This record gives sequence, structure tokens and C-alpha cells, in this order.
Amino acid sequence: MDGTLSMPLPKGFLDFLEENGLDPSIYAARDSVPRYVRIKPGDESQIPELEMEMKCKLEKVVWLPGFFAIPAHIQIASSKAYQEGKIYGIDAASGAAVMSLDISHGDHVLDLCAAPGAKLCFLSDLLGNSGSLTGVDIAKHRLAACRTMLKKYSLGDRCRLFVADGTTFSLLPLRVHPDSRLEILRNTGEEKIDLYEEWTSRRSWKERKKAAKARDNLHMLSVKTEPELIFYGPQSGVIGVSKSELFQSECGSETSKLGYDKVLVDAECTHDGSFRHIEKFEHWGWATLQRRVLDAKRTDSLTLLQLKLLSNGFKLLKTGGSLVYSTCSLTVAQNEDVVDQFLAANPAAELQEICAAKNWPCRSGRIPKTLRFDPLVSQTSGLFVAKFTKLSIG
Ligand SMILES: C[S@@+](CC[C@H](N)C(=O)[O-])C[C@H]1O[C@@H](n2cnc3c(N)ncnc32)[C@H](O)[C@@H]1O
Repeated sequence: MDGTLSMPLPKGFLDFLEENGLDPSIYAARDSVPRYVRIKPGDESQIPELEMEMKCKLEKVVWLPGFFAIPAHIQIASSKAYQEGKIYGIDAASGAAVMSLDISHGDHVLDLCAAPGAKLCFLSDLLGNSGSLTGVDIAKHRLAACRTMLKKYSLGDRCRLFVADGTTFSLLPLRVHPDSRLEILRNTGEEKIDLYEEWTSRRSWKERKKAAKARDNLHMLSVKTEPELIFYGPQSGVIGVSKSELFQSECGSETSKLGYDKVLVDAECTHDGSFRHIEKFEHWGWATLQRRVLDAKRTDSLTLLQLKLLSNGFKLLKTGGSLVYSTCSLTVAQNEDVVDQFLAANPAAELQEICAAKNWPCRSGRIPKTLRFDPLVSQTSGLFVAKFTKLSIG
């Protein structure tokens, strides 16, 4: 054990850090890292009331608009503002990953690894009443948690959520004006039956039977063929669309024009940069950490997964659009190495400078233009961020 750390780390984890050239002292800095909250635009006037309720000062994060730091021991879950959906917890480094995308009014945005949904909420928050947001995650129960969050924070109006494998997901954004679709729905008589109507969590007996049959088939084939739509908001563009239209996959050349304007690939990783995640293993047992994080075979398959997610996210990006790749691992294997392999295989991909980062408390990754946040330098959780654009070639 390392005596300088307030949380004793097992030898296996320290070896993992050493093998990956990571400094264990970044975990010692965790006690001084605050908790971060974002206040939804328009609710800033509630700050004094919030401070009284939480018995602490909300320190403005000067480099990240709308973000506030509070002492790490303060729990926001019991506060009225949290329960009323006016503030949500999101680490400042996660906020920076989202800000790197430079969301503009009207953007169609894809979040390829969306659950549990903090970045999804922030994306929706930035889009406001414009564009669309598509969230994808392979874990249905985790994506269901995203749905709960979106509803709680009233951020789901323009969002649709698909349970799907992000390495093969291929649905393009619906670039139609939601209102024109609603008009079709109102005026279409006999075909209405095939068109999506307002989303409801209650499903008819017929739909439940159909879903059960699909599950049985899936079980027999043990493959998932089609993404499962588990939520869509009234302005997501889904209402009034037919199933065949919604599930029409991208087809090569179309994507350059009709793909997403912005894509976030916040990939599955070993989470070793997130000390709050590592801390959980104190309760779950360090053997679980060994199995889930340190196992070399798992890490190898993870880097392959990360590369596939990044490559597929890029495929779905329109020409001139921006993609952000992030992980909460600090290992080079899951970050710079993945970026190098991706760039070598994708001549249309170009690394971009993250302009806003000039004033951010982070350091450069091993590849220029990439960023690394960590508790020591940034007073945040650990995060790697790289931004790409898609060039028009050939
Ligand atoms: C680091 S978490 C994402 C955190 C999320 N962006 C947020 O801000 O709350 C990674 C997510 O990737 C999902 N995932 C793992 N493999 C996937 C795959 N093949 N396709 C899509 N999602 C995947 C996991 O279920 C997990 O929810």
C-alpha cells in the first residue's frame, strides 16, 4: 500500500498505474476535488435559496458557464432544486468534453454511449429548443435511467433513445421539421396506424405481445438485429414518421450530407481516471476491481471496442461536422493509441484544436490538440478528450 494516499490502493492497482505510466498521486488529490453541479439556464436566480438549503457556497466555475463547485461531502440529492430538476450533478471535465463539441443552434447530435446520461442532459440543455439529440447505449437498464433523467429535467423534448450496439448503429437523424410531421399525422387518416404517435410508457396488449415474441426470437438467435426505441420526445421528429422511415439505415454517400452535425463518443473504458468510481471498489472489494478493471484480456477487448465505437461514430458524422472522443481512463492505450489507430485508418479524419480549451485547467495529451483532465491539474475527475472533423476527400 502507498502510505501517502488517503485511500489505500491495492498493489494490483498501483502496478496497473505503473504499467500505464500513471502517477498514483493523482488519487491523493481527490480529497480536494469539489463536486460540480450545473444549474439549468433560467434557474440562476435560485442560487441564494440553494446555498441556504445546502448550507454551502456555490462557487462559479469561471472557465465553464453554468457550472458551480460545491464541497465534495455535500449531497445534492435531498435538495429541493435537485428534486425539482433545476440542478444536476456533472463533473466539470465531463462538461468540458461536451463544450468541446461547440454545439450550435439546430445541430443534430448523436451521443453513442449515452448512459447514465449526464452528458446527454448537458447536450440537450445546450441545444435548447432546436435541433435533435439521439442517445444510444447497449445497456437497456442504463438507458432507461437516461430516460428518467431527461424527463426529470424536462430535457427530453427533442431526444430519442435507442438501445443498440454503438459499433453498428446506423440510423441517421430525422432532418424533418417536427411540426410538419405532426401535421401529416393529423391529416393522415387510414395510414395513421403505421405512424409513431405521442410516446407513452404504457404499451398496448398487442405491442407487449409483439415485444415478447421479438425477445424470444432474439433469445433463439442470440443476436440483436434492430435498435430498440425506448423513448422519443414530442419534438424529436419521430411523431408522424413510419417505422420503415425511422429504421432506414445510413447508406454510404448519403451520410456526408445527412449525417449528424456533432457526435459524442464517450466510450466504455476502465474508468481508472474516475476516483469516485475507483472508491466504490472499497465496498465492492478490490478483487472485483482486479476482475473488472485490471484484467489484461478485458483491457485488450476494450481498446478494440473503443476503436470500433469511434470509427462508427465517425461514419455517422456529416462532412464538416465534429466528433469528440472521450474516456474517463487515463491510460495511453485507451486514448492516444486509439486516436493514432483511428487516424491511420481514416484519411478523412483530422484532429482539431479545441479552441475553448485555451482557458481550461488541463494539460495536453501525448498527441498535440488532445486534452487530459485530472484531479491534480484540473480539480476534476480524470478525462481524456480528442476532437475530430470530417474532411471531404475523393
Ligand atoms: C463511460 S459510460 C458513458 C457515460 C455517459 N456518456 C454519461 O455521461 O453519463 C460508457 C457507456 O457505454 C456503454 N456501452 C458499452 N458498450 C457499448 C456498445 N457497444 N455500444 C453502445 N454503448 C456501449 C455502456 O453501457 C456505458 O453506459
